[in-house]
Amino acid sequence: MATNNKVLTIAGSDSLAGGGLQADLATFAAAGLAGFSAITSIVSIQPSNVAVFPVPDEVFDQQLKSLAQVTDFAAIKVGMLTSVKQLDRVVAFLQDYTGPIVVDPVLVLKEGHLAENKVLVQGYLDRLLPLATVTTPNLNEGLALADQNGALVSTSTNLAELAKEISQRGQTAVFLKGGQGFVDHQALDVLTVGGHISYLSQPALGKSAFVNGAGCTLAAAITAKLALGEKLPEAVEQSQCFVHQSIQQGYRLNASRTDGNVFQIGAKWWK
Ligand SMILES: Nc1ncnc2c1ncn2[C@@H]1O[C@H](COP(=O)(O)OP(=O)(O)O)[C@@H](O)[C@H]1O
Ligand SMILES: Cc1ncc(COP(=O)(O)O)c(C=O)c1O
Repeated sequence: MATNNKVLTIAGSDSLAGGGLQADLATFAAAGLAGFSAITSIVSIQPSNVAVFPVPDEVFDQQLKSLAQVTDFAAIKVGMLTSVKQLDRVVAFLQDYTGPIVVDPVLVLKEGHLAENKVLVQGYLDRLLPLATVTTPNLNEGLALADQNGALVSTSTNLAELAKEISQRGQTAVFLKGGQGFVDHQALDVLTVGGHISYLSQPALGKSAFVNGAGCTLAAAITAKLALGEKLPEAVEQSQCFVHQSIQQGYRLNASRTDGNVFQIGAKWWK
């Protein structure tokens, strides 16, 4: 293969395979790219509990050291980070990297809240987001990054204002997912780059759509598109279409439950 096909995700493992590095690697494969990974944590999700087990610092370091042998990743995605220590190791790892970086600030899962960590949020804003090409918070993560926890975001104007605020605080482009928050009307997301706003929407697929992994898949698809040379506005637009199809192709976790995972391999890769 002549072109560079190597992409990296730094992420947690989701044993239920909805999100995390399982979603990232499936998306990279759907895009025809070679996915590499560093695992930050192992996550187990049960109806009453989301448990996050960070990998030991030394294990995380050793993975980054081995990945440093690959000097030409075409793009890098950062997903779940569990501590300021991990965040600073990632910042050091990315310091000399000049390719596209997508940061998905995994702070609030749809399956349940993670422990609130204001120091980690500040680390994202001060040190990691300024390195990113784009960051992709969901609505609750966006509120945490803007220090507006609990605020009501119910209109497209509110959504755009929030995206601008995060963009200023983190000094980066922001793709803010209205997602399920707007589900009765439409699935509405917004991109802000340098103060310019564009809205992107898809028909809402309803509250019982199979959306586990939708956010990770979206960020991984943007990473893949940027790796393939697409510009950011086109990358996010095509990735939103890809996620929409992945939700449509999703599957139930078991017959007695209504929720389920997105399925990337069933979706058409948007060229
Ligand atoms: N019910 C839905 N119908 C259609 N699109 C959705 C639905 N829920 C989420 N999406 C889309 O999936 C992507 C991921 O959004 P979201 O689920 O909010 O992120 P996260 O997984 O990070 O919480 C966004 O593009 C969002 O608009
Ligand atoms: C390790 C990990 N990262 C990220 C996510 C976020 O997944 P989603 O794409 O549904 O927001 C999850 C959800 O379970 C997870 O376990």
